[in-house]
Amino acid sequence: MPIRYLTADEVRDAERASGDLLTGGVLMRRAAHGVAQVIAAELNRTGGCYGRSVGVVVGAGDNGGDALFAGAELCRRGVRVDAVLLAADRAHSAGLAAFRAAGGRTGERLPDALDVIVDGVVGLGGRGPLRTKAAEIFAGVDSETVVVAVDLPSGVDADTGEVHDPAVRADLTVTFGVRRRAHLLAAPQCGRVVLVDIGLDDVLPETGRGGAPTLSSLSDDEIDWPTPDPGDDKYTQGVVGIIAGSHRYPGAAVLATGAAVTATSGMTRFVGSAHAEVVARWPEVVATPDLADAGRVQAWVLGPGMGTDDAAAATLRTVLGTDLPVLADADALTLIARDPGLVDGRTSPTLLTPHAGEFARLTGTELGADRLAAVAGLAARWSVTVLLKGRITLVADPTGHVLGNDAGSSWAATAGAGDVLSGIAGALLAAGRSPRIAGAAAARVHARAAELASGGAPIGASALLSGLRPAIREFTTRSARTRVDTAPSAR
Ligand SMILES: NC(=O)C1=CN([C@@H]2O[C@H](COP(=O)(O)OP(=O)(O)OC[C@H]3O[C@@H](n4cnc5c(N)ncnc54)[C@H](O)[C@@H]3O)[C@@H](O)[C@H]2O)[C@@H](O)CC1
Ligand SMILES: Nc1ncnc2c1ncn2[C@@H]1O[C@H](COP(=O)(O)OP(=O)(O)O)[C@@H](O)[C@H]1O
Ligand SMILES: [K+]
Repeated sequence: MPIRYLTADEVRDAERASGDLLTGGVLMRRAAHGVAQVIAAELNRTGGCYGRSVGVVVGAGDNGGDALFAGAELCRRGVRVDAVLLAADRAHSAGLAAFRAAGGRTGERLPDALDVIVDGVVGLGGRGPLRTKAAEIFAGVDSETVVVAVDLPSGVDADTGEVHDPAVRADLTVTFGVRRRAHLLAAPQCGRVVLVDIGLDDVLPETGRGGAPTLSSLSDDEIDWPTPDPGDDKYTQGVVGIIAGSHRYPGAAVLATGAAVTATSGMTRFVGSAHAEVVARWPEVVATPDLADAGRVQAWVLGPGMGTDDAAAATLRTVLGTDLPVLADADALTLIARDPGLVDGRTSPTLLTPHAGEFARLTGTELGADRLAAVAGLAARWSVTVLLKGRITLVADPTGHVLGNDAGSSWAATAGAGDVLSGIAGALLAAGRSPRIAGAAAARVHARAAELASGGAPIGASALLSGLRPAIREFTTRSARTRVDTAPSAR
């Protein structure tokens, strides 16, 4: 099952539907217990709980209540817990009473050397940036202190993931029942997200009501990479055709084609003026300068480094005029921005892969903070699938279902990395994957390839490409293992 990310309203609906669990404070006790356990585990990992020092920053709402109850539990484990109440007259009264009864101290400032600081400023009810007093406390925390956010890092919008300035940057975020959208959309700000079961599973709502976008991510097990069957040959696995590069930009052709060659065990064709360069680097590719001579393919990738002249526009029109799956990137997107009628309403599978700048060109407006709404809006308007690139890649289909992927690192932010992505996704389209799945799976292995190739050092797109095979192998061996594990016993 894909992992779901809900809006604040959807989470609140689920909490309300739990009835007595909410009104009786059971949900909050369970949430707080989860927070305390995570912090205790963190302290135990580094020497134990007894005598350690935890600071709690407490806002006016239930998020502060969670933090106070968690603080009380940590006191009972022998931790020294100090709290700053940002709005002393509105602090959660039962939480504060429990905290004080357990020996927790309150004051205007926190001790200097803290093992952990807990962000209980705001959660689902937060609006805008961290206010001054809280901002000063978090700015003064030294780099050794582990920052644990209750539910969400304060200053991060729960629904859009917008990171206001200032906002808490957490090492660990403990959330309850179901993940919130910001946990994916602002993943780098959340650190490791720990989901605590508070008994909401039976009351979680259907998402996407009234056509609103949904957000989910594929688990590693769901990356079902195409692998050849005993009866397969080079044609049956789907032939991918790449139209990329130019005399000026042969590199884009080499990178996109190389990615396709690496991502599929079938066949890759190439069309473009850089055909000689492509074959010199990838002799297995069948390359030609003319689209008319290309031969049959099951999906086209076009755009990287292709140029935007009349010949490129004519090629784009011809390819989009077929009933084959098409991935349009880079220069093809510039041409589409000039004439959206080229793709608007195209019925065959169509995947557009803009970065933020190309996205602005396509829509005529800057992307803004709500990337999810923007990408889902464009996909619905043109009835195509749109993959918005960046650290968090979002792939929206026309019905409003969005798959997201956090790259986990940003080493892929390098010239030519997008050309590699287009070749990978094109290979998956040719293998029959839907544009949404092709885009999301390609983004996942692309990010993993960048991590493997980098190992903590800068990389270029060629190095990223060389990380692609080991990255894919991680997913194919995982699914092969699953098949073996679940095979019925031979006896
Ligand atoms: N509803 C429930 O049953 C449960 C809620 N839980 C917790 O309750 C939280 C939601 O609680 P609330 O609805 O009380 O809302 P919050 O505690 O998230 O925030 C609301 C308060 O913060 C103030 N506020 C808003 N933006 C601010 C900012 N930028 N700086 C400072 N103060 C700001 C508001 O004026 C309001 O007083 C969840 O995030 C979660 O931590 C958990 O206990 C699980 C159960
Ligand atoms: N900050 C980032 N962190 C992780 N990945 C990123 C980041 N920025 C870009 N990427 C990824 O790197 C690739 C860059 O593509 P693109 O912007 O088209 O570059 P180019 O046109 O030079 O190939 C995309 O796959 C994108 O998702
Ligand atoms: K918080």
